[in-house]
Amino acid sequence: MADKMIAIMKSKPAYGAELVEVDVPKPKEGEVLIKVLATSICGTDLHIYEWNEWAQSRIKPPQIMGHEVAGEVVEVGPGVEDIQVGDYISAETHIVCGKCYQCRTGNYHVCQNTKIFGVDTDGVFAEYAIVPAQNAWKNPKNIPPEYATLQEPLGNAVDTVLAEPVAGKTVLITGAGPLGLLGITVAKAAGASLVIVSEPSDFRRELARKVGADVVINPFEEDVVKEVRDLTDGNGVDVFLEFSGAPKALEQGLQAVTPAGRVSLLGLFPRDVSIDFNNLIIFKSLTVYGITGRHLWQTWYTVSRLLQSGKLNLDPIITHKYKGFDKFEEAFELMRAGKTGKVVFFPHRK
Ligand SMILES: NC(=O)c1ccc[n+]([C@@H]2O[C@H](COP(=O)([O-])OP(=O)(O)OC[C@H]3O[C@@H](n4cnc5c(N)ncnc54)[C@H](O)[C@@H]3O)[C@@H](O)[C@H]2O)c1
Ligand SMILES: C[C@@H](O)[C@H](N)C(=O)O
Ligand SMILES: [Zn+2]
Ligand SMILES: [Zn+2]
Repeated sequence: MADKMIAIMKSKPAYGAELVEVDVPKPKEGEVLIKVLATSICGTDLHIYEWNEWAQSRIKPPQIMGHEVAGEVVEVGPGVEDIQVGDYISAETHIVCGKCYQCRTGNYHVCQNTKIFGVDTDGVFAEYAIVPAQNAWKNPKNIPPEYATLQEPLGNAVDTVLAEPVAGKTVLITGAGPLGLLGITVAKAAGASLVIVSEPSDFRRELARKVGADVVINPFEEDVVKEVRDLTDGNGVDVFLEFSGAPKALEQGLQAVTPAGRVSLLGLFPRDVSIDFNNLIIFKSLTVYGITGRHLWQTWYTVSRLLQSGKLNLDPIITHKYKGFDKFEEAFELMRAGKTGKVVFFPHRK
């Protein structure tokens, strides 16, 4: 095995990142070293690349970026018992303490001491990467790396869509970025009867259609609430799934969901939002879920089984594939411009 590797490094506290050659790391106690077979860009990586306010407050350069991954274990550190060389793994990104009130009551996804892999630690935009063994998820060998790397964001989408069953239900999804697109395919695979998607970008509305949305709406040109009511006999949708982080989309969705309906909120709003709680939530008797991360490990089982079922339509969502990291700047700029679905890198050229 090589002793040097190429990695995308957030090397300075400024816009951008650098391609560097560094030593292949050695796994320490409780860690494994993987050969990265595929890795994908998350919106969080983009924020780190852009060096926005959140990134400035959290990231400590120099640090290898990236957290969505599929890889083969090539070395295990001391004390690792359940993972062997040759295992094919992905990684949960929330490194939890196992000791706090939430962990001890099974709510690991809201651990009070969560550290985020690839945000608070070196990540996976590299030819090789260290993964904490407690965060490794073993993949069946028949799932291709370009799908296996999507399991972490698919977990966000699964928890959003399947907070309650959607079979036979009418669904509104606001926002068809990478997460919303994954939400569409999960909702269709889980038997939603009608999936309506509101998304202002022409490119992403087209992707939404290819992924399986039944109806797409441009919220900047059409009346979302009226369109939804027209499509649902005037009742509104059973389920509203917010994937955009746009305050206007939140308001439209709450108006468009039927009384006693269900709402899941994944999108993160850029500022405090003002909502008519009385009329849009309380008098409508809505059930509202805040969604964060993934339930450990229930969500990973669901995601893995959905992948194995072949029912997810991921190919139209993976709009860009790169062999090696040479064109990483192009990839980040395309993503910034909203001209991508998921972007996947294959760090090793063969
Ligand atoms: N809660 C969590 O654990 C978690 C995890 C991952 C991502 N997120 C959040 O989920 C959201 C989606 O992630 P993403 O990577 O797909 O982001 P993204 O920014 O790529 O996608 C958001 C989409 O919403 C669209 N949009 C903007 N205004 C809209 C409006 N008024 N109505 C409908 N759509 C509108 C945009 O055109 C864009 O395509 C983000 O806010 C992200 O921060 C949350
Ligand atoms: C870290 C963040 O980007 C990740 N997608 C999460 O679910 O928490
Ligand atoms: Zn992420
Ligand atoms: Zn904890």
